[in-house]
Amino acid sequence: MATAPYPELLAKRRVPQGRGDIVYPAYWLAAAALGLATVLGVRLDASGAVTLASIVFIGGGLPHGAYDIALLRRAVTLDRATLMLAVTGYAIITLLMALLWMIVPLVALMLFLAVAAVHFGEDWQMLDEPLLRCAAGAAVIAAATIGHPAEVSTLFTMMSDPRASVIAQIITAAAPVALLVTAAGVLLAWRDGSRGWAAAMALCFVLLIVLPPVWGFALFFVFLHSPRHLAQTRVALNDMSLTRWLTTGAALSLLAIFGWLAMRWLAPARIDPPFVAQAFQMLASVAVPHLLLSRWLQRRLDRAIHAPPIIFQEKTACA
Ligand SMILES: CC1=C(/C=C/C(C)=C/C=C/C(C)=C/C=O)C(C)(C)CCC1
Ligand SMILES: [Fe+2]
Repeated sequence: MATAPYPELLAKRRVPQGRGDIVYPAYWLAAAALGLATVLGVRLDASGAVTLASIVFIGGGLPHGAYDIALLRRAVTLDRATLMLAVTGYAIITLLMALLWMIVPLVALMLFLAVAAVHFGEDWQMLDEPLLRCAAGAAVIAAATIGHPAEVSTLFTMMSDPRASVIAQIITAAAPVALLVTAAGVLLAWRDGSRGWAAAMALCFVLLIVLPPVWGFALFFVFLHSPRHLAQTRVALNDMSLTRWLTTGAALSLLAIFGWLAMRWLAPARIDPPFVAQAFQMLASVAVPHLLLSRWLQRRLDRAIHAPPIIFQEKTACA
């Protein structure tokens, strides 16, 4: 019988069973509903349906970033001045990203896509290999793009300028590799016990290819990415009352929306992209500080939990 050469080494490399395996029944219901709608020939790509999908991803996904500052306060003891500094820094990064959309939208789009690949890769905490996590994060964008290259190209162009269609072409060309590597990630996640997440993401990639891109994204963002993040946040902020939890989520999401509208209103050149394009631009503006903070917090958390044994050392999404 063949035995592993260094069993103790292999045992050390295995991640804890089921790490990051958070999927709620609502996801399966939403996936089934969207699948059924497609089979029944419902026009999910009609302009009203795309606007609805944008409202769904903003309403259902935006609040998961609302607890970033509360999490920061929980992770480190901050005096009033340092807290103000952190809040100001968060606001300035958001503002800079919003300005980038108005001044150099092509750069903003590239930054947004790169940030998203890293950030969505953080959902794959069950994978030890940073490149695998990054590929899995990028595969969300790749799947939507390879499934609907023309629609994604149009969306990117609406968000930035006609040159953005080249970005869509590059993503389409790289998509098979990203998806193939991610298939290996799904299998590893399954093998290591995160079966709910592996199965849910496998189906989500198929739906990202099949569904109109904004619906595919809304499904992933609202029913997988955001609930996973919220569940972990709720544990960290377990002493926050439900009322405070809900008002924080609603108030900061509304602040982001009204902040965006105010920026657009104040902007000297008033070229207003369609609703769906602005919804993505606004999301991108808050996503950058959200990524920076969540990575920093995740590193601290990993360090605290996994410090002594080498096996669970510091984990980053793509670095
Ligand atoms: C614009 C656009 C896409 C990309 C969306 C991205 C990249 C979203 C990132 C959101 C983040 C980072 C949220 C943080 O919590 C898709 C899916 C290809 C579909 C076509 C239009
Ligand atoms: Fe997020």
